[in-house]
Amino acid sequence: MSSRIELSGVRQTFQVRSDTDKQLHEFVALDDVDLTIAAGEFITLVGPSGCGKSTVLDLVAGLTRPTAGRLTADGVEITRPGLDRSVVFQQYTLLPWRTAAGNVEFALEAKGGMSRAERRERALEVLDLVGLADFADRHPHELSGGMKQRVAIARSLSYDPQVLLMDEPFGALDAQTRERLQEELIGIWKRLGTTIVFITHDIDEAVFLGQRVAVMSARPGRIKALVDVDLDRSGGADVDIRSTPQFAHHRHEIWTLLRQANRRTSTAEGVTKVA
Ligand SMILES: Nc1ncnc2c1ncn2[C@@H]1O[C@H](COP(=O)(O)OP(=O)(O)OP(=O)(O)O)[C@@H](O)[C@H]1O
Repeated sequence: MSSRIELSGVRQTFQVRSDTDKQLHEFVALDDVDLTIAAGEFITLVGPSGCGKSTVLDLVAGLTRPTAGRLTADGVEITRPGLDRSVVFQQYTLLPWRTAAGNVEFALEAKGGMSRAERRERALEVLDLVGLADFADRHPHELSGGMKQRVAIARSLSYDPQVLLMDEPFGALDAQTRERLQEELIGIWKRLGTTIVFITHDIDEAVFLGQRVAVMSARPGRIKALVDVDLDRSGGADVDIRSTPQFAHHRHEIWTLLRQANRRTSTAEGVTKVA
């Protein structure tokens, strides 16, 4: 299942107290953000630290409301979190006293409408999808970081969200585990067709995963460029896509855009005094 997401004229401001004059100032985190994400698309979001990537994700998740502008999922205004949109954070936030399957079942309990046996069956199904079929009865402390993140992804997928929102989900993992999970996530996306919005600091990760990469500029955060990524994945698991000329081309393209975005960053920009 998948869903189309639209942001139009989105602005997000925060009230912050200045260290110097102790007055409240309006901090413009996002300004005039327009973005249309097609149903079933895998889009990655990169930008300088503090440019508003997580703010965009929070808004799409419905965890916060914009100061101005409009966000919709399949044409319906996003006003609150919903089971159609699921978030995976960098920290796995698993319940330590529950097994891997128990953690997934917990999400299904919150959703309601399923018997205990149905929840167990669904939990085993999604754990299998993320390669953890043999670890269903392990507790989080018995799992590696990569496995814990797989459980978190399984938990998010368990209730069939149309949109998966991922905020640097692999940021805390070692390079090898990260690459493996990136490949697995592509496999899951191809199988399920879920719309995926994925935030990362890592240019390689953005290029490897995204059909499109949205590059943000800082202060206030805006979409600076949208880059279509064209990688030949037909060679299967034995082809090292990251070493192909197309990959290097896209990597350099995004590196250049980010370089420009970083140059424009200044601490004074984006802050205006309130009353
Ligand atoms: N609740 C808040 N109150 C005040 N300022 C905030 C709040 N939330 C975010 N900000 C500010 O808005 C800006 C954007 O924050 P956000 O976390 O979205 O950036 P980011 O691009 O995800 O950063 P990073 O890449 O470092 O994780 C930052 O300057 C941050 O300090």
